[in-house]
Amino acid sequence: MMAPLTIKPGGLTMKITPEQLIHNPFLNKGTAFTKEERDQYGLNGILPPAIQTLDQQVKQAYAQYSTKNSDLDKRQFLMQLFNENHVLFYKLFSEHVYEFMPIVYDPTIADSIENYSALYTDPQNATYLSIDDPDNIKQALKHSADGRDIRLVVVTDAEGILGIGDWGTQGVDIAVGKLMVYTAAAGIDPSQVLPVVLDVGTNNDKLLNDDLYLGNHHKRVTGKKYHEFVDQFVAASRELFPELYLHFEDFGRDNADDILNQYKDQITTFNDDIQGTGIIVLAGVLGALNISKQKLEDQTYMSFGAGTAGAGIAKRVYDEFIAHGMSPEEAKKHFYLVDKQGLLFDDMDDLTPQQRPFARQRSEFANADELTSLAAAVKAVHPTILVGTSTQPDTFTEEIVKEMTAHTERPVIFPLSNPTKLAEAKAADLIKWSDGHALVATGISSEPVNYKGVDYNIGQANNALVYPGLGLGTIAASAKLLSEEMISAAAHSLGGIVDPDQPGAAVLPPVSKLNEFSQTVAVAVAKQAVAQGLNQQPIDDVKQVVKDNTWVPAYRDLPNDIEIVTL
Ligand SMILES: NC(=O)c1ccc[n+]([C@@H]2O[C@H](COP(=O)([O-])OP(=O)(O)OC[C@H]3O[C@@H](n4cnc5c(N)ncnc54)[C@H](O)[C@@H]3O)[C@@H](O)[C@H]2O)c1
Ligand SMILES: O=C(O)C[C@H](O)C(=O)O
Ligand SMILES: [Mn+2]
Repeated sequence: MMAPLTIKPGGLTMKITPEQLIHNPFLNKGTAFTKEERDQYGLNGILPPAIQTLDQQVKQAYAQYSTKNSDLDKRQFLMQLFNENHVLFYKLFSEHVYEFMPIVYDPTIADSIENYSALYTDPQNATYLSIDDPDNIKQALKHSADGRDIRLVVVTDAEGILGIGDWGTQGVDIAVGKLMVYTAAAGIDPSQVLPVVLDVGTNNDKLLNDDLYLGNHHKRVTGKKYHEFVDQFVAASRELFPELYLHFEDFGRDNADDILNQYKDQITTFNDDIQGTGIIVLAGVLGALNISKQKLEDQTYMSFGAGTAGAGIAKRVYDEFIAHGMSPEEAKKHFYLVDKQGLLFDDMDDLTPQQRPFARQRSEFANADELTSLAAAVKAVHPTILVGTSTQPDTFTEEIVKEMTAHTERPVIFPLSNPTKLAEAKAADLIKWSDGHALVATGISSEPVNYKGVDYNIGQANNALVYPGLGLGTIAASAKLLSEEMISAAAHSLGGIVDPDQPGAAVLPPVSKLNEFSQTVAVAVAKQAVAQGLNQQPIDDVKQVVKDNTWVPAYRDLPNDIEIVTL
């Protein structure tokens, strides 16, 4: 039997055996361990004799990947590679960002979440915290961190995974996947991250009735006990990881905003669905106006689906109107929210606190009581911008698009519900129905649409295009809080990358350049943090500090605090 890992008292020096070395994904180099390393660490004979370069390993892994037929099989293969060797996984990912994003991340991640228990092989360094065992929170975090210097946690309670709903413990994969994108896109050091799921139960009967479901088999716990549990998790994380950037993902509509408001003035806290989505959609709107040469002040904004994301985006775009010097009263007149009830009016008693500020008065419309569908609302309001975060597929119909196009020259139409099967429309239809006039971005990447001889490039308005850079900039700046101004700087930093005068130009920069513009976002965010004095360490050169914090996938010497014991 292998000797157990031992941590020297008083220090972090780890003693590990050669076998443990090749099974530690943070340290493993597989066939790329050099002759000298093999001699020094006792690896001769426990690896095949040939010594490979990282590039050869990447080539071989990509060839294996290419033999997989389904996207889920491809994802499974990549996850296995991740479990074995982080450097190799990230080197491969970085060389195929555009191709791998939909596999590692959305939409294939939705399939992997729905099948998580059935496919389970490895916890992938995640922490599974159970509401039935709150006394174990600290120890569980400590054990999964395993002595690593954690700077970034992505946590989910999985109540609102993408648009597919409540997936209990299985939602841990969204935390795992979001973190993979942080590293692939912005070079966040993978040894400094921790995915966490808060298992507070699930209301998904399919899971509750499944013997093989790996989470707690009871309904979601809500109210005081739920909030105490979240609070205990945040307190333990702060204590263990004092330099933490805490990213909340896919919490339910009733909790997401409350949790953000509770912590955002205390610690570096980020809600991706509210803030990340707000940033990318504002960037997309600014990109669209750059193409159409129109002014923000002249736009009429309509949100279809005003939940966590929909209300978060509306607030971000509204704040931009204010930043342009418009009064709150005037700015609010430009916003219309449509949810299940239809157009939202201020006399409705089921509005969320986030919807209420944007609710309209019935007296504004002669036919207010008839505005219970998106089509009717579009007809009555004539929005110039329509953003979908409703989880309702195919709801941006030809009729609606034609109606918008009849009243505005370049309608901005963003169907953003994920995964692909839930999108409000397909890019190709929007281009066709608007006769090439619509400025389109989708939640999942779309191929360019050829229409009447023009290639229309479709932007991907997914928070994954900004949250990695935002996180890198905030962490590099050692910012004690994530301020509204840093968020705004992130949204503005994506301008100027696409040439708006090219026919068919996209409203956002292409995913193929994700690594490059994540650095741009990070520098803008870090600069803003320093300008506001939020940095906890002195910083002379923002660009340099961002670069210094950017991890690149390359093999390194083993850290000095690791000691290999040969038997
Ligand atoms: N592209 C991105 O970056 C991005 C980011 C966040 C969320 N999203 C997507 O947006 C969608 C919503 O996510 P969320 O976190 O806001 O969820 P949510 O549950 O908080 O909000 C969904 C909203 O849609 C409303 N809705 C449901 N049925 C409706 C109908 N028939 N007509 C009108 N409204 C209806 C709900 O009442 C709710 O207010 C998801 O599909 C998610 O994947 C995309
Ligand atoms: O995960 C994504 O693809 C984006 C977003 O956070 C979502 O919830 O849909
Ligand atoms: Mn999300």
